[in-house]
Amino acid sequence: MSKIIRIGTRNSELALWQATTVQQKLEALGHDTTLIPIKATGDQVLDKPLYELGITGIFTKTLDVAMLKGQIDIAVHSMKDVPTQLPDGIVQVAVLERAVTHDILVHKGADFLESDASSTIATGSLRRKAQWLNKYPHHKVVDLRGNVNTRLLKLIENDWQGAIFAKAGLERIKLLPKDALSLDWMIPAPAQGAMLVVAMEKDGFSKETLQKLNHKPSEIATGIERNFLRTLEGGCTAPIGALAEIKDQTVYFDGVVFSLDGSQKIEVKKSIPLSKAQGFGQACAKEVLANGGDKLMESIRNENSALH
Ligand SMILES: NCc1[nH]cc(CCC(=O)O)c1CC(=O)O
Repeated sequence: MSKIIRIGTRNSELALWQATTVQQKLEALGHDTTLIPIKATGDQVLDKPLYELGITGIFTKTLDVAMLKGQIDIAVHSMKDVPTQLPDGIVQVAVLERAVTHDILVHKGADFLESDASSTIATGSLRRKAQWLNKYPHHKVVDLRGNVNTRLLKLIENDWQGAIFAKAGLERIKLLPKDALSLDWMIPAPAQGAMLVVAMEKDGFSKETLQKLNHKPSEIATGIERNFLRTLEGGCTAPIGALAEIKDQTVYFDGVVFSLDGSQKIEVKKSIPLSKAQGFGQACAKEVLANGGDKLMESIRNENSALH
């Protein structure tokens, strides 16, 4: 008798779509599986901005606990929500082929972008807020929390001009409006658009099985972005963006740290042959730190802790 692989997931529509995708791929390989949806802390507290909750891994912790207790074999995550440091005993076993990486603006008419009048954009992400204010300093950015469906509803209910989302998330649950504006100038979150599967380090069966779903170029690109993030010690609450793209055996990297108000920006943009990409994310982060990023990170940490 073959083993049934228990797949842990959050129970938002997006998380369920992602877990079902992994489930279908495993079933196609001949494995028996079952989905185990679990409500995560990040989904329960909706009245506070994410960065005020002060918990890293707020979307992943509940699944980590279930796995450590032996209730699930693997967990499927949006990779950008996963802290760069996994809990002891839990390891990365597959990065699925990455979808589109960029953010989009869902809006009620994009004319306001040409106007000097003050407009209001909603996002719960410090990274999106800082980059928006950097480009549109006369706008106001308000906090927006909840899963993707909730956030779309709140946009409809409020008199904001728009809200920012990962294009991949809206596409997956088929809620991407036709006129959504691609924000290709905005640097995405490290690992945005990628799905990560984790398992217990001691679980040889799951590790071997999931290895077959791993997409090497996506693993390398997201690995570089996450090493950049880890080296900057951003956790999930600093305005840090990173994107690594692999083309013709070359890695093209763009990484950035902003001040919380978006007025300051330290960016590193460079490429390296794929064969030499080991340690590249870390090296790029060190360049940012040396160019004033260390002071900027320090002031972000101070401002953040003043909020708690
Ligand atoms: N923080 C929530 C979250 N985590 C992953 C996605 C979208 C899918 C992805 O980027 O992989 C989203 C929604 C969003 O940012 O709009």
